[in-house]
Amino acid sequence: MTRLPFTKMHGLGNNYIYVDRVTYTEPLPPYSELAKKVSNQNTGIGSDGLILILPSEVADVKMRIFNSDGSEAKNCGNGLRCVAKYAFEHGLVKEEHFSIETISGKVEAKVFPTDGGVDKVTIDMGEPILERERIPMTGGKPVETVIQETHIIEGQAYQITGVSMGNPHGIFLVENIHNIPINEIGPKLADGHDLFPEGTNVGFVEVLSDSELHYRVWERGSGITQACGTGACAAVVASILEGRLRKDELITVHLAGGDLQIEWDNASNHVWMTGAAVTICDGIFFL
Ligand SMILES: N[C@@H](CCC[C@H](N)C(=O)O)C(=O)O
Repeated sequence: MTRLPFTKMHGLGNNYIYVDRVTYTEPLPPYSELAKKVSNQNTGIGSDGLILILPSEVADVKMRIFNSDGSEAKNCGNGLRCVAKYAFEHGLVKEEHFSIETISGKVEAKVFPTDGGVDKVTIDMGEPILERERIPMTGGKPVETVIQETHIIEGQAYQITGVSMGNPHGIFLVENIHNIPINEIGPKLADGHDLFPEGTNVGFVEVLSDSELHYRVWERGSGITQACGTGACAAVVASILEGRLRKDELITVHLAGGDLQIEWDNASNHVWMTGAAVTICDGIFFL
């Protein structure tokens, strides 16, 4: 029997099982299979998925993320903050400012240590990807942006804005976020809809003021989660593209699990995300 050391962490309730592959190098089953096993609420540990912290040749550490259904995603905002906390607290990096490789590219992390460890992390999430073919979305011209495009879903017309933060997001700006049948629309678009050939995370946004919005999400590969970091970034970008918010403003995004601070910087065109990262427990999983 393999004894797999793990750490369970969350960013605003978006929880993953973290495995430190810099330190623990024993062979493991395929990560996709392992993700399904550890995520299972009844026979596993229970989580939104699995995150591996690996050595990198181009950055200080590397993150790979698998959703609870075993599918691999190219990026994860809440995961990046937790990886940054873990890497700093476990001595995988020595500086407070360091880089993390993801499948979608390299990002910069800054941790804010206190006596009790790292509670808050800022990630430079890079530039949002807005061209239709790179999100990826079908229909229309490959290089155009997809802003407030009307689509009929479940017999009802919705306006959708497409944004990739390394992973795809279909964002809907709505008047009242509490009236949205997220359980019905989410799964229809997330996997197997023609509009998103690789599936998508489905986000609903209610803009509350010039500096605040409310965001709910159905995540591809995991369903409803308490928070989605890349999704919160995409929600701010979509709200700016739709003329409801402005660049260079610090926006508070309210999610079911808490708040994130997001800013789309005009000069660099990068999106910055700041928020909490929390360790729940360490343990051994019997494989
Ligand atoms: N919860 C994440 C995103 C995880 C991956 C996503 N479900 C996908 O398939 O793209 C976040 O905090 O960004």
